[in-house]
Amino acid sequence: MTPLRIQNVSKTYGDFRSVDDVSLMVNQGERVALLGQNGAGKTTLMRMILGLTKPSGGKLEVLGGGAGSRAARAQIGFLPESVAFHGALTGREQLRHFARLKSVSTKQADDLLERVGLYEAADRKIRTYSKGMRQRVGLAQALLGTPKLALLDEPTSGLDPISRHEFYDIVEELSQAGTAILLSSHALTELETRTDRIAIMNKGKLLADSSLRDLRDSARLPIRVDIFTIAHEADRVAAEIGGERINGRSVTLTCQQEDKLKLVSRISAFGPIIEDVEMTPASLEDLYRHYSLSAQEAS
Ligand SMILES: Nc1ncnc2c1ncn2[C@@H]1O[C@H](COP(=O)(O)OP(=O)(O)OP(=O)(O)O)[C@@H](O)[C@H]1O
Repeated sequence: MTPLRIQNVSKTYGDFRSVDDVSLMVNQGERVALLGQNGAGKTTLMRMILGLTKPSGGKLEVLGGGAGSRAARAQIGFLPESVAFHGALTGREQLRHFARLKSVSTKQADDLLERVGLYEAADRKIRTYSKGMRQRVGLAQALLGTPKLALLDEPTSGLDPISRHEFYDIVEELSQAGTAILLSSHALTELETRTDRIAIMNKGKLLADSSLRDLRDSARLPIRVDIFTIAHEADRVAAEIGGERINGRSVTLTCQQEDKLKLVSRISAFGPIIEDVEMTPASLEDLYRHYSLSAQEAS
């Protein structure tokens, strides 16, 4: 069973298409990042998956049933963009309360608090928590009952770099346990190595849906190559290979993926005058800009 199958789903408000003919699947254990500018339709899509709002068209299959069905709700973990808790409760009380609602043991609630790094603060009132700590309670809440599908809307906003790293470790564990994960984020750099597939939305439409490698292949954005030479040799290298001499010791140029290996062997042929070579492929941020701008030009 595919945990999430979205087929030609649309959502309209009057004449406005918030989500426009989107098809997307998330398989068991897959981590899919959903990207898009403000207003692209990401939250609307998540709300439809949760059964909180009905699609105007298309078909949504969530954990083998309809969106919002009892079976689907019992097996979905959801972390909303902004998490609101009862400030007068402690982290432990709040999570145990959610656990009871989901018929999950209090032991799992306590274990999850520890897993998200709130062991020490568990018995303090949530109103004394920082934004990042609240976000961690939200994450723990989303993981109660070991969901088969996790929807995480901007899960790392408010988290510091170390906490973000820890967050993605948890996401990886979840996916290894078979949970399908759909997460939306504006923090592109952190997604590059931490997700299996990237889905890009723009003005309600899905512009791209593939691995970072495939996105790079089809965008054909150039690779940046920086060549570092011993003193006074950059001119000679630039004259033969091309590119721009940055100073006496370095040359910068770009190449396409298919020319990369040929270029490496031409650079190696210079022998010991080359000190180092750095190759930087298009970042997710470059790709995101490329796909969004292409869509704007086409419309
Ligand atoms: N109930 C509603 N009535 C009318 N328009 C709505 C409604 N809900 C969402 N929209 C519109 O649909 C579009 C998509 O909104 P949505 O919240 O899904 O975007 P998003 O991609 O999640 O944005 P962000 O990154 O800012 O959270 C926006 O233009 C929004 O104004």
